[in-house]
Amino acid sequence: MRPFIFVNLAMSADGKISTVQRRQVKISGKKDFERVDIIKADSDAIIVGIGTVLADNPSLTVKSSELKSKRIKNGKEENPIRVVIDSKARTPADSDILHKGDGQRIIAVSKKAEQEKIELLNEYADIVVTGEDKVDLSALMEALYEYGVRKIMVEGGGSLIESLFKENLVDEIYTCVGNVIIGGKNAPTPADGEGFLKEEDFPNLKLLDIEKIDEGILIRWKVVRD
Ligand SMILES: NC(=O)c1ccc[n+]([C@@H]2O[C@H](COP(=O)([O-])OP(=O)(O)OC[C@H]3O[C@@H](n4cnc5c(N)ncnc54)[C@H](O)[C@@H]3O)[C@@H](O)[C@H]2O)c1
Ligand SMILES: Nc1nc(=O)c(N)c(NC[C@H](O)[C@H](O)[C@H](O)COP(=O)(O)O)[nH]1
Repeated sequence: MRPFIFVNLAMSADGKISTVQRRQVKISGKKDFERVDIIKADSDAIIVGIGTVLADNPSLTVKSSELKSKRIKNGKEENPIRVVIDSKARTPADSDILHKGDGQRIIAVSKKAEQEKIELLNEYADIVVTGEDKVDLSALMEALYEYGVRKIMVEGGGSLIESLFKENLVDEIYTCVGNVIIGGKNAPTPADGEGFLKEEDFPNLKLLDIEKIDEGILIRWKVVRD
């Protein structure tokens, strides 16, 4: 068994999720950021890849005080569990994700991670070791389910999203198409990595709904399984 997993991302009108320098850029408008806060607050865990942590230094905290007030655990406002997919334990010890806001952190590493780096990060996060070279995403999701996690929001980035699709671990994907052009042949896209080579392997999506949001659109799909 595994949790329900949805991907939420913002993509420029030309299909990029950040610049070629991988600098974090605002693609969402005000309303979409508010929407993201709501779905974040409604998730048990939020997952990002190490590439996103190194590029954006996100805290992944719930921003709205009203939403936070509904997430009280042991008398404290708890954020969703923040999970970093980080094979070699490269998460910087001073990352916002480890220090901003209350709530559990989990860093999933592979067997390639150095013990010394694991011990350092274990000061701030629970460490899960799974996978030989890369993190074994299926095993991690099963472990999170055993731990009581039922709904996971994946924030990105492109390599992680592609892997999750490859492992058939995505149930829904929500894409906010923002009113900016980023350009750049090698700028990151929503699903990077090696990609799918054969049409019959393309994940098939059923359109749930589409709505205007800010000066862009929000498209919500469900992954269709045969
Ligand atoms: N616009 C958005 O909504 C949004 C959201 C998040 C990130 N981003 C952007 O995405 C970029 C980061 O994406 P990225 O592709 O460089 O990194 P990523 O965040 O997708 O992390 C991928 C890394 O995770 C590690 N990893 C370990 N096990 C893995 C596995 N099984 N599968 C895949 N990765 C595994 C590897 O080191 C891999 O390089 C940044 O530029 C960031 O700004 C944009
Ligand atoms: N929804 C969304 N719209 C964007 O325009 C954009 N650039 C991101 N990018 C995701 C980024 O990697 C971080 O998840 C957020 O920036 C949250 O970071 P904080 O929790 O506020 O520190 N995400």
